[in-house]
Amino acid sequence: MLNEMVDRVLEEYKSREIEKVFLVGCGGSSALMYASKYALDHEAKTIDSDLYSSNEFIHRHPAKLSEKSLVILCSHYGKTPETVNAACFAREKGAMTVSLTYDPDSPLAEASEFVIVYEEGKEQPFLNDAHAIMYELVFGLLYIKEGNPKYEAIIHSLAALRPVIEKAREQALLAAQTFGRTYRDARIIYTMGSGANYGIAYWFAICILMEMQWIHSHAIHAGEYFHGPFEILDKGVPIIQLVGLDETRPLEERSLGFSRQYGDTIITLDAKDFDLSEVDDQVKGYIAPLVLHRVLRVYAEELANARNHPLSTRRYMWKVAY
Ligand SMILES: N[C@@H]1[C@@H](O)[C@H](O)[C@@H](COP(=O)(O)O)O[C@@H]1O
Repeated sequence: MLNEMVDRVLEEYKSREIEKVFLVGCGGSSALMYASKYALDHEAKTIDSDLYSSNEFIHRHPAKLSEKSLVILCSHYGKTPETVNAACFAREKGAMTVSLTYDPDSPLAEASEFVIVYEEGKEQPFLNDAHAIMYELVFGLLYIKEGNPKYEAIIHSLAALRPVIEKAREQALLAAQTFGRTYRDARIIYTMGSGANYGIAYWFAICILMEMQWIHSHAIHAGEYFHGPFEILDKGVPIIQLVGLDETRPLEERSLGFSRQYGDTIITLDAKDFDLSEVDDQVKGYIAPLVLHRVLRVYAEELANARNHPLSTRRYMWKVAY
């Protein structure tokens, strides 16, 4: 069963004219929206969409932002000022604002017309996970406005995902421990992906490696790899290559093939290696990044353990003015 706040938003869609969707957030909260942007690009026939870092959304001031816009925002703690301000800005323009947050009493919840409180933890239904709610909102919109046929398949697949993810995490544990031991002293680790996966590569690079582990990183787009970044490839340069199941898989296979030819520290996470038999074939490409995200979280935990550098360590974030 869908979260009752998601139901309320889907109901509201019916009476609103929506021409454009803006996906707005910062850092990890932005990264978790990339797969939804991919889905909108691939599926939407009439509805336009864009993804913005919160402050850029305000300063760039898109001319199309209007009462015919849907602005979906996300902030885990609901306190990131840029995202709270973006919600206020969108409301001033008459847009429908829907915010995802973990904290129902946060400033973001206060600033938004609709608030959806997500839940974390393996005892919670996966339908209430933030990544899942993003797909419920986006496919719900595509279903209501354009009769998109994949809505039911997405909901059923998300509802079945918790055990799929737990199994994938268990399956990945040994490889993640080896990763932690092998790369505990690495000064740089790149990530790479494309399509629906790119946001996960971006999240791991900026939130896990840079923010939480203080390891240099960059999320390389698998298509862009051959237009600059591949010149850094050498023996001993670690690259985490994500390989998904969406239409851009050939891009990821190409970068993986090249990296394996000239490099020797390529860590491959291929969604095909996990059991997704409970996921509807039509939406496997959209679901793969959600599984890879949770698997990568195990890699993050094992790296943090091996380095004795807890994922909660910060030197500037929430500590100094910025
Ligand atoms: N990894 C994220 C960061 O990227 C983000 O800046 C911060 C605040 O984000 P939020 O707005 O989601 O509360 O939280 C996490 O630490």
